[in-house]
Amino acid sequence: MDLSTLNKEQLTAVRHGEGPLLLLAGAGSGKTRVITCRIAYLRLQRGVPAEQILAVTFTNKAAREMKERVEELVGRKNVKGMIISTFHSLCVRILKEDIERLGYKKNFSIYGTADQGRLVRDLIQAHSLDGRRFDADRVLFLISDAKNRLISPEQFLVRHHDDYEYLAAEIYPRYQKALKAYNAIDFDDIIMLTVRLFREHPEVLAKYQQRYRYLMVDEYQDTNAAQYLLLRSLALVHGNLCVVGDDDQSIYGWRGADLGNILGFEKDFPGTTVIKLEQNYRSTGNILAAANAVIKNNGQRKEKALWTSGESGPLVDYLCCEDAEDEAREVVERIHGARFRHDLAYRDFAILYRTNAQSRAFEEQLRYENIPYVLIGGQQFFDRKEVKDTVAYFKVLVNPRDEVNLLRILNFPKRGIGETTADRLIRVSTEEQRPLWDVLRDPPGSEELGEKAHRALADFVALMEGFRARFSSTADLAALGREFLETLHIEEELYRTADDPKKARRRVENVGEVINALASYQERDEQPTLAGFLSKVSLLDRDEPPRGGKDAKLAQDAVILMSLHSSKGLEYPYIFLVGMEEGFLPHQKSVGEHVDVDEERRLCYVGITRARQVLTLLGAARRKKYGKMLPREPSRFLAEIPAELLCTQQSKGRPEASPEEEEAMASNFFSSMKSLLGD
Ligand SMILES: Nc1ncnc2c1ncn2[C@@H]1O[C@H](COP(=O)(O)OP(=O)(O)OP(=O)(O)O)[C@@H](O)[C@H]1O
Ligand SMILES: [Mg+2]
Repeated sequence: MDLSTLNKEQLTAVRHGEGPLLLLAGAGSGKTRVITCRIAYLRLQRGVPAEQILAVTFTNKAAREMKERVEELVGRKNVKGMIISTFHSLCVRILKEDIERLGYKKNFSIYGTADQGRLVRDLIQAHSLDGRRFDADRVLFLISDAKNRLISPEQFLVRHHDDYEYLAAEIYPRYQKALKAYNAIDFDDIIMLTVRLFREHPEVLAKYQQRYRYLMVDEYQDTNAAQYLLLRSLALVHGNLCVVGDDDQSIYGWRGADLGNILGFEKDFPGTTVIKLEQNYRSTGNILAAANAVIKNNGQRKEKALWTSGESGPLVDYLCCEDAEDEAREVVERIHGARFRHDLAYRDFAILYRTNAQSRAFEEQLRYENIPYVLIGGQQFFDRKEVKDTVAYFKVLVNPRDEVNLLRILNFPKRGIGETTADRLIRVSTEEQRPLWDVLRDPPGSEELGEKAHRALADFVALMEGFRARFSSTADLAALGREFLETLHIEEELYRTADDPKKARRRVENVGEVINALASYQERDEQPTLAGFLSKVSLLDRDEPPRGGKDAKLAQDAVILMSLHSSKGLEYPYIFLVGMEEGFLPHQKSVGEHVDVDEERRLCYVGITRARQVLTLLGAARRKKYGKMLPREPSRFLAEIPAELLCTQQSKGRPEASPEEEEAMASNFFSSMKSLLGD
């Protein structure tokens, strides 16, 4: 194994044998690279069996990249059995093996935001008799926050005495009870239940402590209390825990991440070896200097001196644009220019923004210029209604107790089980304390439900049970999935209910993509099952496009659009950091609260340090908000970059009419022509 490309400190970390190891180092200093090399070193030089190696990180993308790199280093057969995954997939794996001890069944469903929202809304409605309207998301946020801090429904305390806290205190126990009745767990449960499993069943914990002997964690600065406990319990017996991170890149405070985990690591794990890396291998000197200048304004941080031996490169460009469209036009023009001048690929460019809503103008402009792009985040594929409906069918096949999804499909496509019937069935289920699915199988008689509904129910149950049996024995999930959807007549329903055929076609295509995703899952997985597919889907990063189908091909060479949060750990030759304005960065909601401005500054630092060669910052002088043009101020972080590093320019400004306006004018023109001609 060739370790000659590593520097001295990296080498020490890679060769570190047993015991806790902390690598606290700045962006681009090779932390992730140390992890991959260390895995390879343990495997090849020390002969550690693959099954004993466990590496965790935060996003699927990062986990996939890590796995690929390790594979390059040690060869495919040496990776087999190694766990390189996200926290969530690791825990789902553990729960699939042992969740029965907590009273759930192994075919549990995983509820994402949409399912959670539906459940909480129902519970709130059932609870608030006075008819007051509450925002379900706020209640969910409080529940989620409690779970991340490992606070159970019984321990939940009202601390600030606001209405939402009182409501959450009421809803949280019911929510948790309903989930259990539906044999479902939500995203936060994935970690919380695993920690509980370990705490309440020491023999289970012992099994995993025995299994995973070498633990490695990337982006450790973003772990929350639950994740910390999980790692701690696993590492307790052997102490072979190697964590790497950068306190300056902690950007998930709002989701419960606790910087104390990384800053207190040495105290928590006595005998920790601490290694610092200070050489940056990613960015040019000017980019690095700009990043350092910004981050040094944060109060509480461990001082770091990042340096590079590389060239200083061009200055950082700051481009003041007129408005959002102007900003988008400038970015796209620069991509065009640089691509031709330097013979670059589209995938060498990434556009980073603070909020997903900012992507719209860029998407329009890229589409207009026929430039392929991949949008990470925003309206997620699996959040679209038709996709959720389709997936709901599969979820109910796997877990008939999943009531949220059962209700979603009960009368979609319309089959004559209307709301009155559904309400009656739910009532029976509540009164007799039987799962809804059991009530469907053995419903009240036709004299009570009506002949038509009664028959529809029987057909529905027969259809589902028939396919459930077939799915458990088929060798070709995708083919059976296709047949299933055809039998359900989902396509026809989509065409029937859409107000315009173009929309219907897009929805039908999306449903088709679900089958494509199933097909590519089936190709990749060693033992594909429908349940396995559903876990994969539930565990997709909240910001990830589906794999397989046309998106995957497109992704091979496309400009990347994503939020600053999703960009963590990644690098691109050209970065456009857009919307450098007060209100975006720092974000509106954090202005005024000192702590949060620090987190915004770290976010800015993350953005700057993604760039390898060229960094362009952009901001607009005006933006539309609710249809009104409002003036904008440049971000305070711009002023923190020394003037000699910045090349400030004014955009070329608005041409006569923007392409969108031209298009709008043209289509106006055509519609008036048409009406003139009486079409
Ligand atoms: N010793 C080295 N020699 C040459 N290149 C290196 C060396 N170490 C790391 N690199 C390269 O530097 C870049 C940054 O490395 P890496 O992504 O591991 O940094 P990181 O510390 O994990 O960054 P981040 O904090 O952004 O996650 C990568 O392209 C990597 O291949
Ligand atoms: Mg990294």
